[in-house]
Amino acid sequence: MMPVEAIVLDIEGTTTSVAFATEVLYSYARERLPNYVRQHRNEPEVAEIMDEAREAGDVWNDEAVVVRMCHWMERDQKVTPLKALQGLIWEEGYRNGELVTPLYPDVAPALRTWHARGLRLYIYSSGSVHAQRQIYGHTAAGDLTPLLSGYFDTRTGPKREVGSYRRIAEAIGVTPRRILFLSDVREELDAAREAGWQTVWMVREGLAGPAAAHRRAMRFDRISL
Ligand SMILES: CSCCC(=O)C(=O)COP(=O)(O)O
Ligand SMILES: [Mg+2]
Repeated sequence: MMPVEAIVLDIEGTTTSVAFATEVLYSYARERLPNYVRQHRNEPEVAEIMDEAREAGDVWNDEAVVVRMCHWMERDQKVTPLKALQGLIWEEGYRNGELVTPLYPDVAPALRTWHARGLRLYIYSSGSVHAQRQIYGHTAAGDLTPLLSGYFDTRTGPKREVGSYRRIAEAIGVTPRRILFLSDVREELDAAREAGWQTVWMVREGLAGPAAAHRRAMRFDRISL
């Protein structure tokens, strides 16, 4: 195994539980989305998201866009404009203290250790970069954004496509075999592996299918670098 220079982390199922995503973050956004759009519709950022969602959803007015977004949320479809809007809605919750990210207990200590060892740490999530900054800026272990060197979302490409991992490697300027990707989703790991990255399959609940080509770990402090 080549020594690792950079670690790229998924969020949901890797650094935070799936339950936090579905029961807290997604519910928070679902309850507020129609009102949020009504109140912020004229702001350029929201107007751009609405245009993008209209195109992605193949619908023609705001009401239909909101319905389509709720439909995507129910199915947890990682549609880029929806993820962008969720990030804006969560920002309000993080700012007013309603939301705090409960990371798995091994995550913050491991990020601090890896950072102190000189490893560069990045996030690659379907959640928007804006959402990622909120999520790591307001954790129960404090603001962890100073430990992070950069963020990538689906604007770089879908997480199950090899091209996305090639683009990230190029953007961070690290040789693929010196990058380690941590995720709970096998198809994402397969794509990263195809791009030449090292991979560890995070099996937080201890459940996983066949081992395939990926090392597995239940906690970050069990990962050898
Ligand atoms: C903790 S959920 C917030 C991030 C998000 O919106 C999302 O869809 C998570 O996807 P990931 O790629 O991090 O599994
Ligand atoms: Mg995940």
